[in-house]
Amino acid sequence: MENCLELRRQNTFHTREISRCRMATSYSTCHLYPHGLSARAHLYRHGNPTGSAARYSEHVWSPLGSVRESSRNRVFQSVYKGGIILSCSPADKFVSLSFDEADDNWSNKDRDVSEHRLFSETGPSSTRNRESAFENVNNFLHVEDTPADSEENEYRSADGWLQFYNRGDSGSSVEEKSWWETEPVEEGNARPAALVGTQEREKDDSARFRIRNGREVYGERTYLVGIDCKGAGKRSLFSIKDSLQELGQLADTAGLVVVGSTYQKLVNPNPKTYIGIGKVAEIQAAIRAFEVETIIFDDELSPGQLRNLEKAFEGDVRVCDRTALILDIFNQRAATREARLQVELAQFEYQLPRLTRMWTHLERQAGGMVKGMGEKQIEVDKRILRTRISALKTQLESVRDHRQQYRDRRAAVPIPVVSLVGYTNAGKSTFLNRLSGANVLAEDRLFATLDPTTRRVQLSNGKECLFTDTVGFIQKLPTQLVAAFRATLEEITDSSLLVHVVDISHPMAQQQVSAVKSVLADLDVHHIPLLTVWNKIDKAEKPGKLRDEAAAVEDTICVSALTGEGIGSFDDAVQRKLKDLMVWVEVVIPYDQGDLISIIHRLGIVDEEAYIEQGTLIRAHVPLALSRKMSHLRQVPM
Ligand SMILES: Nc1nc2c(ncn2[C@@H]2O[C@H](COP(=O)(O)OP(=O)(O)OP(=O)(O)O)[C@@H](O)[C@H]2O)c(=O)[nH]1
Ligand SMILES: [Mg+2]
Repeated sequence: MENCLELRRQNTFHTREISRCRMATSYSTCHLYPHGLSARAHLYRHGNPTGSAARYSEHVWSPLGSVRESSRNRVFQSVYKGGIILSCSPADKFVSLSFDEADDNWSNKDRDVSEHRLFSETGPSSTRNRESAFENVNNFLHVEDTPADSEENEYRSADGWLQFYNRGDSGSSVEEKSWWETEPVEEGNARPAALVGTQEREKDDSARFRIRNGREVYGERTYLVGIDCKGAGKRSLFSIKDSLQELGQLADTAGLVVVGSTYQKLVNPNPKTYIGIGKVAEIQAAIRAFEVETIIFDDELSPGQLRNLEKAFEGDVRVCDRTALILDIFNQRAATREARLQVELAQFEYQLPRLTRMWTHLERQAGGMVKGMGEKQIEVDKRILRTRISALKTQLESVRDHRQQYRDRRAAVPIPVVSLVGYTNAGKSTFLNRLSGANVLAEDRLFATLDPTTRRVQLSNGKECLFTDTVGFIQKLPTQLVAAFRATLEEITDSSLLVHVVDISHPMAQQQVSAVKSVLADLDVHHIPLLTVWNKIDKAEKPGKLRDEAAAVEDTICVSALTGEGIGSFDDAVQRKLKDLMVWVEVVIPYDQGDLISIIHRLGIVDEEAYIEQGTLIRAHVPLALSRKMSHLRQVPM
């Protein structure tokens, strides 16, 4: 690949800690590993010379040009303070590109690679250009091959690797001085105002770290933007304020800190910039006033809108949309291999049409020297993404084969399966825990559950059934996600009974119910009987009124998964529903198949049992699947 630095798979290298490096700033250790197409760096700050390291920030570079989960400014700060060395290892070679403060240029210390020329040509002469040049370096990192697919540590394995460290005082090596001996480097006067602000804020930076999904994330200052669409067919179930509030909850789940929000009333979204030009200017002022680092739009932006908005905000902030945010949360949460593959697939499919944006700035800066380069790179990147997408699909197929085998095994013992479905945060997992005594993660965050968890539950009449907890739904659910999670959602289509769990204490409960119904309609499950559970009755403002309302609606039960209220009525309702689903059979079970009799007792309702010469005569109501299994035993001898 011409003019492009390639990182190839390096199977021998599998370590999380790649380099211990000294930073002139408060960073002291940098762990860097590539993941998929992107490279991920964890910068650690040590509390004391021997003590444990606290995650300071995480930077993700990707050929898509985005730096995620941290403020980009932080990376650039390190550039100003004594230069940066970016190293990478293609196959067995070691190449390092460094930014040299003295001659104000990027250079290649170890060997002459063609990319180096490109950096020199676009080399920074001003502070602003320096930032852009650094972005170019990020954009030149490619993982050509698909990553090593280790079972448990897929995300952590390194296929190629990068090193990123600050040189600090010239001449001293990393080994010679430890981080605590480092003198602060003089700061130049040329730093832009935004960076000064960031520097000042650094004092209370430690307060900006939050624990989310088991990791420490940097709480970026986030601003939310939505539109209230009046156009035909554009009206959403949720009012714009409620939708923005939910977006804020999603942002909080991802670890971001919402500092403000705004919306605009429009007939239709602006095809170029989603919001109007005047609103863009207003948001620019808000960015300065609130020191915003990320802007999130409430709807999925088209690739063109995203590009135009990034241009309008001049790269000062990260622009992202609801879909990217949801995908990011799913990415943080994915725990099993299947969920990780599904999320990665959804993310790549989202990124594919958006690839164009990252190369445009390159052409702009580099002028004639690399004309056409951007175009070429888009093609290369698209090819890489497509290859990765098809590899992921193949891997998913094999994972799904396992799931199918599991389902087949389950079908062999025809226990009725009851699926809990509902809006995210409705209390499905808490409810399952209450019913089964299981310990499924339940927390006050959106999308706590991504993988279906199935537990055996014994009803009060002694009958057994399986309860499955599923991924929660949300309005404006990204289509890529529904497609990627289709196999997981198919668990629902296989069930005997659906239980729709509603957070009845939520002010938007009715809208959430409608959103869930529309996803269920897409899944084509109208033939499966449904029970509705109004959960969190303990929290509702007028529980008495709700109980009366529920009594008047068919198959609706008020419960509290937290206190256990209403669980008895729910149990009765499930028994009733399951009995409705049973069929009446009359069978003679040969004496050598005694285990079948115990299955009938466990799953069905036995009306009569008698011992005759050929075996045990049973008249009972049993689940349809079980009756099918016994069809050959159904004749009653004269
Ligand atoms: N007061 C009250 N809180 C509840 C009740 N049921 C669940 N919660 C709380 O609601 C929050 C969400 O519960 P989860 O069980 O995680 O909800 P979920 O539907 O599984 O959510 P996702 O997995 O994100 O789709 C948790 O903080 C629970 O403690 C209830 O009956 N009463
Ligand atoms: Mg859950």
